Amino acid sequence: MSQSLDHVVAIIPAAGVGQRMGANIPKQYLEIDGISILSHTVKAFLNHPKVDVVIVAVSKDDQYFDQLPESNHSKLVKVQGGSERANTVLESLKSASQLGYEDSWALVHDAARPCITRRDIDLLLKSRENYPNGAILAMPVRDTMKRADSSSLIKNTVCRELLWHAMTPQMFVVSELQKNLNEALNDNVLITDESSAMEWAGINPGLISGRADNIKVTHAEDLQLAALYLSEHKKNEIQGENS
Ligand SMILES: Nc1ccn([C@@H]2O[C@H](COP(=O)(O)OP(=O)(O)OP(=O)(O)O)[C@@H](O)[C@H]2O)c(=O)n1
Ligand SMILES: C[C@](O)(CO)[C@H](O)COP(=O)(O)O
Repeated sequence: MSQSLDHVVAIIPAAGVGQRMGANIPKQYLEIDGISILSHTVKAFLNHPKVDVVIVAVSKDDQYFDQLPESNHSKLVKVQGGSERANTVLESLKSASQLGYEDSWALVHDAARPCITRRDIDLLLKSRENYPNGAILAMPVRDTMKRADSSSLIKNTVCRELLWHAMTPQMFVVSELQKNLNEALNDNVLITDESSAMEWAGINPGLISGRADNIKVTHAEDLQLAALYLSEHKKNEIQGENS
C-alpha cells in the first residue's frame, strides 16, 4: 500500500570510508561524547515524531553498524549503499519505494552531519507548504569567494550575493527524486547532492536557511567543532531551549 505525502522517510547515507578524515575506521563510527557520529545523526530522525522510517545505507563490508544501539530500532531499516554517495542515495530510494513510501517525502541527510537539530528539521518540513517541488537546508555564503586557476592563483572574485552552501537534509518526494537521480546517473551527470539531480531535471528547489553548526564532519579538525556544537545543544536541551 502506497503511503501518502503525509509520510516522511529519512534516508541517511552512511556508506562512505572517510578518506579525508584519515582515521583507521570510517569517520561515521568515530565517537563524540562516547556516541558514534552515526548514532548522533540517526537518533535525531528516530526521535522525530513526523519521521515514519529511517533508512540507513551502509557499505557492503560494513562491520560496525550492527553494534550500534540504534541498529535494532523498530523504525530503522538498514540497506546496502553504493560506490558513490549518489548511488547510495538511489539504492535507499529504491528501498523506500519497495516499502510503499514512493509517494512520501524523503529527507536525505548525511551521516556525517551529527549536529542537525529538531528546529532545522521542522523548518525544512514546514517549507513543503511553499516549495511543493522540494527544498534543502542551506547557508548563505559569508566570505568573499575566489575562483582559482589551475596554479591555485586567484582568477577572479565571484559575486557572493546569491551563493549558498548546500547542506542536508535535502527534501524531495521519493518517486520524483528516484526517477531524476536514476536518469541523471545514467547520463553520467556529476551528482554531489540530491538537489543537483532535481536541477538537472529542470526543477528549482527552495533554499531554507539553516544553522551554521550543521557541519559535515570531513577533516580531523571538524570533530572537535562537532563535539563543541553537540555539547552546546545538549546544554540547551537540558535548559529546555529548542535548539
Ligand atoms: N559511497 C558513499 C560515499 C559517501 N557516503 C556518505 O555520504 C556522506 C557525505 O559524504 P562525505 O562527507 O564525502 O563522506 P566520505 O565519502 O566517507 O568522505 P571522503 O570523501 O573523505 O572519503 C557521508 O555520510 C558518507 O558516509 C555514502 O553513503 N556512500
Ligand atoms: C550533500 C552535501 O553534504 C551537500 O553539501 C555534499 O555535497 C556532500 O559532498 P561529499 O563530497 O559527498 O561529502
